[in-house]
Amino acid sequence: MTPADAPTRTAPHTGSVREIPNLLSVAGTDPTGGAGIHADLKSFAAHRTYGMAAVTALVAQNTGGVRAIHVPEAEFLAAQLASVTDDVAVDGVKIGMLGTVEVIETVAAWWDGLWTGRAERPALVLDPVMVATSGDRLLDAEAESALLAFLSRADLITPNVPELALLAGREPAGDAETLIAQARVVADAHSVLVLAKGGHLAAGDVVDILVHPAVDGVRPPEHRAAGPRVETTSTHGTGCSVSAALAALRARGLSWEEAVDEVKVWMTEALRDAERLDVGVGHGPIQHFAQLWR
Ligand SMILES: Nc1ncnc2c1ncn2[C@@H]1O[C@H](COP(=O)(O)OP(=O)(O)O)[C@@H](O)[C@H]1O
Ligand SMILES: Cc1ncc(COP(=O)(O)OP(=O)(O)O)c(N)n1
Repeated sequence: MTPADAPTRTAPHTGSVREIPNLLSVAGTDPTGGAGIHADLKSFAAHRTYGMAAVTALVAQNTGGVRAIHVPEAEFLAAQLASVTDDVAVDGVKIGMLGTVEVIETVAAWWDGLWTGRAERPALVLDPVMVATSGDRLLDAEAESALLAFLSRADLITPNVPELALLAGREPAGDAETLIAQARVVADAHSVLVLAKGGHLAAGDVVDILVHPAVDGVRPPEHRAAGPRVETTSTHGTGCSVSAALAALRARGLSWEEAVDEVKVWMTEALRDAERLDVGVGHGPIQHFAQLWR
């Protein structure tokens, strides 16, 4: 590792680090426990933080796919969000499935009312959930531009290959260099850090790449976290779990680079250990507690 790549430990946005940080997931549900808020809560716990969740959408899904989606009224989502932040000091936020324009506007109004423009605010990690592993849509087509307009609120976004292509307005990348080029376009357009996840690239090691936006024409070097490809069909909820883990580690005081490295190692173990679970007949969940339950 060169000095420029060396991770630095920096303070989170909230100033001091709480002994056990409070993490909030704003996302949809998965009654089989593999994705959405269920994955996020396990991921928060696996990374030694206290997990909370506000539900954007109730999703009837399992390891085989999505059967139905029910989006509660916007006022009810707003009430959930206010219930948390009226009472609890939040140290980190992960946003996942937003689903509709109305949900995006509700979450934006909550976030802007509390934190936009304030120096001391929790770090926000946004997983731009659009399509499930099963191929089912989780974001209305007409909500794509609203999602783009939301991105600049986040500190870090975590698109996979097809999501990044959509955000960049390009064809899906086939190699790491194209992935980086697209991540730069999105990072600059929305002034946001981009973790471009490489799970959908061709066989070989899997690399996730952290790309910074350029400031005054200067861009810090990208940071790569590579790991072996695990041969498994148990990949349901990997993206949800990664974004939640990054929010948790950031709230614990790690730099983004440190967090990305730690999450990569953790995810590889969670995918390897998934074979010990016996959940469903489709794309099964990962084993969030692989390192804890040896
Ligand atoms: N087969 C695999 N082996 C090892 N790591 C993987 C594998 N598939 C995905 N990952 C990791 O899981 C995370 C999610 O990656 P990806 O599949 O690209 O996104 P998504 O789950 O959102 O589709 C990333 O950290 C990626 O490196
Ligand atoms: C409620 C909910 N949120 C997100 C997803 C996406 O999960 P999945 O399809 O497994 O994709 P990744 O998490 O791996 O990106 C979902 N299915 N449900």
